[in-house]
Amino acid sequence: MASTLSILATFTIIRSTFNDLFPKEIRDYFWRLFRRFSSEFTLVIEETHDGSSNHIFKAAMEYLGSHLLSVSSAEGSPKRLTVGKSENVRKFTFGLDTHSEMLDSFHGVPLKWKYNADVNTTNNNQHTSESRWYELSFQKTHAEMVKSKYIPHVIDMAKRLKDRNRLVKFHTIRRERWSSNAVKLDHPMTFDTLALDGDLKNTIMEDLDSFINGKEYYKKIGKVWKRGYLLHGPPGTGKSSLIAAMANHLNFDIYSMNLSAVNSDSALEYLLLHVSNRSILVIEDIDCTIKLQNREAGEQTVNYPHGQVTLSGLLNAIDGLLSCCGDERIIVFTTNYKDKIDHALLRAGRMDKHICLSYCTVSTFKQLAANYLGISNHELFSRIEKIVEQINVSPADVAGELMKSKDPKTCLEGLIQFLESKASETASEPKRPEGEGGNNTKQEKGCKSKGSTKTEMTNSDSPNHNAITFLAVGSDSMPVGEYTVKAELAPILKALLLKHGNIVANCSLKSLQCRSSLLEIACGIIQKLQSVTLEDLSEPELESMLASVSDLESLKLQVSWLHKRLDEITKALRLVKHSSTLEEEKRKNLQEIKDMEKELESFQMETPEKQKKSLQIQEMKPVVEILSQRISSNEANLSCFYQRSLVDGLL
Ligand SMILES: Nc1ncnc2c1ncn2[C@@H]1O[C@H](COP(=O)(O)OP(=O)(O)OP(=O)(O)O)[C@@H](O)[C@H]1O
Repeated sequence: MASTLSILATFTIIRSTFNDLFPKEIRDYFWRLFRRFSSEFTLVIEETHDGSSNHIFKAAMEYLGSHLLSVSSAEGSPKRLTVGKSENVRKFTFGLDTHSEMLDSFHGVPLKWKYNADVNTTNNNQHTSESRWYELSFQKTHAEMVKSKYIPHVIDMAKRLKDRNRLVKFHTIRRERWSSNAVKLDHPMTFDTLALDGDLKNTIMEDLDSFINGKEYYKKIGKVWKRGYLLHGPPGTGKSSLIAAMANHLNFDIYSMNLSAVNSDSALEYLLLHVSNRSILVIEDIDCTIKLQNREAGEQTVNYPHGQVTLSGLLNAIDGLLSCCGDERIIVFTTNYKDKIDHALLRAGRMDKHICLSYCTVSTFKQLAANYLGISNHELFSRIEKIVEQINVSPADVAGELMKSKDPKTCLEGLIQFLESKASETASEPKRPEGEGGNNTKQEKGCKSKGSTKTEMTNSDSPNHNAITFLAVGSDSMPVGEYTVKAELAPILKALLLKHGNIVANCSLKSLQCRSSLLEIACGIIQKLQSVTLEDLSEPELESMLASVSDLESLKLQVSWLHKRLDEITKALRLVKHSSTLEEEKRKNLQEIKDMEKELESFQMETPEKQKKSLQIQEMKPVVEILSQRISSNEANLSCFYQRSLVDGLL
């Protein structure tokens, strides 16, 4: 191949010397003569064809312009290039200067391009127009290959290069129409800067790439060339950032739609018909607009005052006839509350992938630290990682802390402070009733399901999908680290793990499900203790708690601290019981003293009986005194249980 190129290069040099020596008419004559006897074949690709612009000429211009840069240092590269940049492209575009040539190679076949331009003049020498054309020369024997493979390759590459170079635009709705002033999407988020757990980033990129390269596949299986993604997760976990990264990766425009800005199905239809190909249509906060509960009842309207977009209108837009009017479209739904979305919308084929973006994990924290602070390790990392594993904190919150200073240590210390205060807030947060924004109820819980993997992607048609979803975001269960417990117990478990570490680490039961159940028992006891005072507890109740804790200990759960507290509470309860006995005794004694004192008053004169009663009273008074002292001492011992909660200091 190198030798062929060098022959062609030598040939090029001879040719340019020849050009310098002879006028154009003589040169043309010689070339015609030469070509008759040579095995070279030349295709002339003119700018216009049949009176309209020539698609192959444009493709050649795009292909050579982008290709030239990559071969400019190679042998056979042109000596003169044109360079330019228009407003709506990202990079400079290069071109061959007039009469310049360059060599290309395709499947080992050398090909030579030449660019020509001529000014056509009228008889009176007035400039009228310019004609431009490319000459593509190759060995005659390769003519079929050039026609059937190389030219289509040039056209295809040109399309890709053009798409890659165009600026991404962001379209919004104005008065139920796409605004004519789409803005340049200058979002810096890319898959390099997006922090996602584990392999999720690669999985998403591979999925996008296989979709983009899947035109033939979609045609073969008779499926519309579109892909639907549902991005769900709590606020600040990167849903918008992921969309920006997708748009930048594919160079697709974004069409952002909030259904509350669309008042009818026909307006929705119009908008969808005017979304261009190679674009991402984003329907934000889908849970806020379509009322899933009403579907079965036949009420399919949006829940804002004047809205009339129906669920069936939306479904039709996604996978009905409307969706066939475009190609290479991606539809993204976002929601903070996946549980609230109608199953019809989640069905396979409508939303091909469900991507759960969730709270920060150790892995996402490290990626954010690398992005924001440029560090991959620090002595403070282990402290941060420990807390991040136990609490729910969004990447946005972590990113916010990491932006506060350029000094890594200052940032990390600030982050620790922030995380610790969040952890104690979570631990002390009272359980709020559903609908009041309680930590456990209103907001989607995220997708922490296995180890540190809080973020995941599921195929909506995957057979395991329901199981994963149930584990991750079951209606009344909630993941905490790698365990899943009743949502109401999750804040307790988070605080517990933070304070006492992984108390099931040495447990003789190995499955996460069993360990989660054991943790639920421990958390249930703490929850009970949180909700009662000492007097509310009965001894049998305490005994049953102690029995459970002993069982947990026999399974090697590290709950000695809980056992100790239950022992203390048991002792305290005995003191309470003892005190009430003492009180009763004291009351009786005092009553007796009172009765005897009354009797004494009835004696008119000193009698032996009166003296005996007086003596009895004198003897009883110190007893009452002793009883009072014992009661006070008991009360002093119990005061810590009265003044603070039974679980004080435990979490
Ligand atoms: N996974 C992430 N990787 C990198 N940065 C992130 C990530 N998640 C959030 N951020 C940072 O937090 C900011 C807010 O995140 P983003 O708007 O993407 O979250 P969201 O999930 O779309 O939130 P909402 O549900 O409130 O719209 C981003 O601009 C980015 O700086």
